Amino acid sequence: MKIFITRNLPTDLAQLNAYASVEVWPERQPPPYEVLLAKAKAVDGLLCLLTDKIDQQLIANSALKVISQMAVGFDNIDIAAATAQKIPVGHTPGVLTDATADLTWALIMAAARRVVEADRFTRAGLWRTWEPDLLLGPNVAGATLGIIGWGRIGQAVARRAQGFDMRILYTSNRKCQPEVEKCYGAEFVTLDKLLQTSDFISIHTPGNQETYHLLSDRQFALMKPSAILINTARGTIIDQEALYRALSQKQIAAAAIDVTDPEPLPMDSPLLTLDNLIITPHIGSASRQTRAKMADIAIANLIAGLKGDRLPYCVNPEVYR
Ligand SMILES: O=CC(=O)O
Repeated sequence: MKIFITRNLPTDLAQLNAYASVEVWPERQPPPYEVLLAKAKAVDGLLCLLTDKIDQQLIANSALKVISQMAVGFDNIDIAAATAQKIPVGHTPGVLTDATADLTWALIMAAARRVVEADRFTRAGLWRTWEPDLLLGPNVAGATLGIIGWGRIGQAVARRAQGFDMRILYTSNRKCQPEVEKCYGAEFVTLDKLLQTSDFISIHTPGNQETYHLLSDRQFALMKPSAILINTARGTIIDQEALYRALSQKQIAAAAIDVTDPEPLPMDSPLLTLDNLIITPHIGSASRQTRAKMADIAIANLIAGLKGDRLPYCVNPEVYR
């Protein structure tokens, strides 16, 4: 058996040697598509990242028995094509919930209290004295937090918000059980109501056709001028041109995004000129412990696939029917 791993992983790969000969792409940049295409024809198992485009062409021409992605999201993979070929696709849910919720909170606090702007101000030598109105922002405690997407990460963000005595609104494809709502003190509302009412709006839905540009001009127009928008989910969920208009015209107060479309943003993107926008380089799951656990789950999925066993975390269990 042969395996191709598309980047160096933060874990020991020795356990894999018992099952297959392992090739690891050694560079910091992802393998070019042509390399992926060629490898997919030649190996049994592929361990990939969200930067790798695993499309219909690649899957249909491959000899793969398993595709194991080291991420919870899988919008870079054509799942329908993999299912049609009976190739199980693995992902790494659960282990990155807390790390992503923590980064969401880092961004909520940083955007509200203008931490990045304040650091720039200090380094530019502009700090002359304590001033009553220097770098003011809104209170986080007691504010209303609107969560778009009520899965594991959205709920972990809500759990943290309880410590800040926030009113919690959520919107999702469906209303959850009353016990769960009660546990978080959360209230189900429509997306429009959430946008109109929230002081902080945080996105926690998967990136797919249904959520593509979920937030565009109409939705920004519904938000309060004081609203702060956070996105640690997928860049495609926000129409970035509309985001630029909303931030530059102060239609909303600020935003903090860990994900963009594309990633990275081109250096001439107008978004990079805005003082009221914080951008981090897709580091939601970037705690050392979390990344190690993600790599371990990705390897466990890969080994199960090579052995013909059911993947512990399978995106397309239909392949087993
Ligand atoms: O964005 C990160 C992931 O999907 O794991």
